[in-house]
Amino acid sequence: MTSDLKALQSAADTGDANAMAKYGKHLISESKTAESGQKGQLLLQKAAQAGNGEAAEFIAIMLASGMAGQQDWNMALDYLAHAASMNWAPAVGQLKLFASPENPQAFDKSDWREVRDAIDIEKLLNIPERRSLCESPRIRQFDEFLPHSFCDWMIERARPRVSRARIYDSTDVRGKETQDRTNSSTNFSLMELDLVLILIQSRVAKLASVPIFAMEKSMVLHYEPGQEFKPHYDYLDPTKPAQIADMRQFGQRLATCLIYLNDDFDGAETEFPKLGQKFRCEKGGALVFANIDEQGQPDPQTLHAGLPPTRGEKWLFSQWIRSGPMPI
Ligand SMILES: O=C(O)CCC(=O)C(=O)O
Ligand SMILES: [Fe+2]
Repeated sequence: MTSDLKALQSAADTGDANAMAKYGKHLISESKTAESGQKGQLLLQKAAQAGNGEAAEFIAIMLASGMAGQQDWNMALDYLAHAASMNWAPAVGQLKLFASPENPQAFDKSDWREVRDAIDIEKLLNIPERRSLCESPRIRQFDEFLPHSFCDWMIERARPRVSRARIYDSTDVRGKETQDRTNSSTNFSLMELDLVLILIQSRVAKLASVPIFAMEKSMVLHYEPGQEFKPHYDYLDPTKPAQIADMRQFGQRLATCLIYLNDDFDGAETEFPKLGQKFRCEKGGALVFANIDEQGQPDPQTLHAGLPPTRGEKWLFSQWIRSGPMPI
């Protein structure tokens, strides 16, 4: 244990609410045993009771994601309102977004209970009708999949974090910078999740008819003019030993969901060179494609690329979907 962590642990032992929240989150995200996970949850409960907003928000995240049992959005939103009532800024922002996705800035209720009660979670979890763009491979489009305010929220969360994207081949955990992928990207670890991200993942899980645990770490991609993601496959290659091991543990990458977070750019379509087709969505629209064929085999026709913008920058939410449970 590092000295910083020891100091955090002893401060938590003395009942310091901030230290209990931070150490509780640490125990949950690092926990290798059920005991340390439970200890983490207990610390978070105590910290939330003592008025710590960060702890209450993290409990909300655990409840909404189902990380610590059944997914329970209603209880999660109660905890989020509790976090907001303690002036925890991220919770305030999220609560307004959920209560008034069309216009969160203009939403001026300040009683958090009232704001929470204005949230229609069933509506937020509902997904729009799909349109079929191609049958083999299966490519679908969902217009207005996300409200614009959710897109803006994700761009602002990703903006300070994006860095040059890397290519991973499962033998190399750090990945490599290559000319095949010149755009930037970021992903969100368990400690960095929020309810907006979990809502997006829940909606993607719903459209693919899989549990939320089939979601890999969500990514946000950023392309400046000229930057691109050259033709590639998202499926894991069952002839590569390292990828076989990955597949045995977490399952195949069944499908990919790309949500266009903005649309004020030219070019930058998602291209399928073997089909001779390219697609892009309006802001908030989702493009979803299966990486495997009807027999469950990797489908070489799914070769695809992120073309470079010729004007403006492109922001994209990219969600790879597995067939087996993924730790989130
Ligand atoms: O930017 C795009 O349109 C493609 C992104 C992509 O292929 C991916 O995230 O796997
Ligand atoms: Fe891809």
